[in-house]
Parts: sequence; C-alpha cells; structure tokens
Amino acid sequence: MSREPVPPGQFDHARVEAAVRELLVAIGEDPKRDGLLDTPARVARAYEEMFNGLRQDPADVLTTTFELGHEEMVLVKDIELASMCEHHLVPFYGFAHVGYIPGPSGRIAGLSKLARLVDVFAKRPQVQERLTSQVANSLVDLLKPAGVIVVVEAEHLCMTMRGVRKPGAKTVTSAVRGQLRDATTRAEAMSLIIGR
Ligand SMILES: Nc1nc2c(ncn2[C@@H]2O[C@H](COP(=O)(O)OP(=O)(O)OP(=O)(O)O)[C@@H](O)[C@H]2O)c(=O)[nH]1
Ligand SMILES: [Zn+2]
Repeated sequence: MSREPVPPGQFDHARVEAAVRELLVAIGEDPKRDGLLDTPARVARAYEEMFNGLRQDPADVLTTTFELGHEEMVLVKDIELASMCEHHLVPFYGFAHVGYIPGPSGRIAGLSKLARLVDVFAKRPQVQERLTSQVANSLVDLLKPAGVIVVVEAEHLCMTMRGVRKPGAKTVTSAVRGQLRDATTRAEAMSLIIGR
C-alpha cells in the first residue's frame, strides 16, 4: 500500500477501502462474509463525508456578508454539530453557539454561514478545544468583528461507550475574542446562550 500522503484537496477512496479491509482482518473479522462485503466502500463514502472539512477553506464559506451598520451582538445558538475525536476516531456531538459583535464597518455574515463555518472545522479529526478556537479565529480573520464568542458543548462517545464510561458527561469549551472578553458583554452573551 502507498505510504505517500494524499495530495491536498483529495480523498483516496481505494486506500480507505484497503485500510478498512485490513482493519476488519486485524480485529478478527472476515471481510469476505456477506454482511461485510460492501463495508469498506461504505466506510470510504462515509469518511469522505465525515471528513470533508479537510478539503474546505473557511474563506469559501463566509462569502455572503452584508454592510448593515449593525453594531450589536448577533448570536446563532444551538447549532448541532457532530465531529470525530482525533484520539479514538469515534464521534463527539452536541451544539455550538456562535456570536459576534460586528466591527466598525458593521459587516455582518449570512446567518447560515456561521453554521457552515462550524461544519468546516467539525468535519475533521478534532479535539473540542481546537474546534472551538478555530471557529472563533476564522470569524476574527474573515469578518473583522469587534468581538467573538464560541461555546461548544458536546458528549464524547470515547467517554461513553468505552474507557471511563460516563454517559451524559458534557464537555463545555469556549473561545472569546475582542470585546467579548469584557465581563459584562461576555455575561450578556452567556445569558443568551444559557437561556433556552
Ligand atoms: N482535551 C481533550 N481531550 C479529549 C478530547 N477527546 C478525547 N479526549 C481525551 O483524550 C485522552 C486520550 O488519553 P489516552 O490516555 O492517550 O487514551 P486512553 O487510554 O484511550 O484514555 P481513556 O479515554 O481515559 O481510556 C482521553 O482522556 C480522552 O478523554 C477532546 O476533544 N479534548
Ligand atoms: Zn476520544
């Protein structure tokens, strides 16, 4: 099997299929049995979708912006997310809450683009802290806002179905930038996020 890295922007179906077949053998399964025959190809298709954020540029997502002169906080909360823990390659899933205060130009983003931005970073092998700060940092870079807050709450299957086995434990991470570091503004954002 090739050991060469896959060129940027590409996904090598054949290699994923071969690796999954090998994995099945390694765990003591028979990849030739009826129920598993199509599994390597299925997993390759699923991985292409689940990791398609690796082939996306956040700048291509945050395209539609408007100059509105709006200077107050905008918050999209309860954005469902599902990502893959890079330590165990099992899912973690939950919600992201993304808020920002527009910059002096008053440039605002299309609301759906905030959710798309979350997906660009969620659809990669991830740790929750990095996912959270990547969303915040890319908003800072692309929108030049006065402040940003990103809160992610998620349940990690690696803590649920194996290992420490604590179903229901939620991990909450936050990243705040600019004016949202200010205690009053941050408290306002948090009350909007928590007040369901
Ligand atoms: N900080 C952080 N840790 C994570 C995340 N996802 C999984 N982990 C942790 O990564 C750690 C990996 O620890 P290791 O000791 O190398 O692996 P392990 O033996 O499988 O650990 P256990 O899960 O405790 O059984 C575990 O503590 C996981 O809970 C994440 O998004 N952020
Ligand atoms: Zn894990």
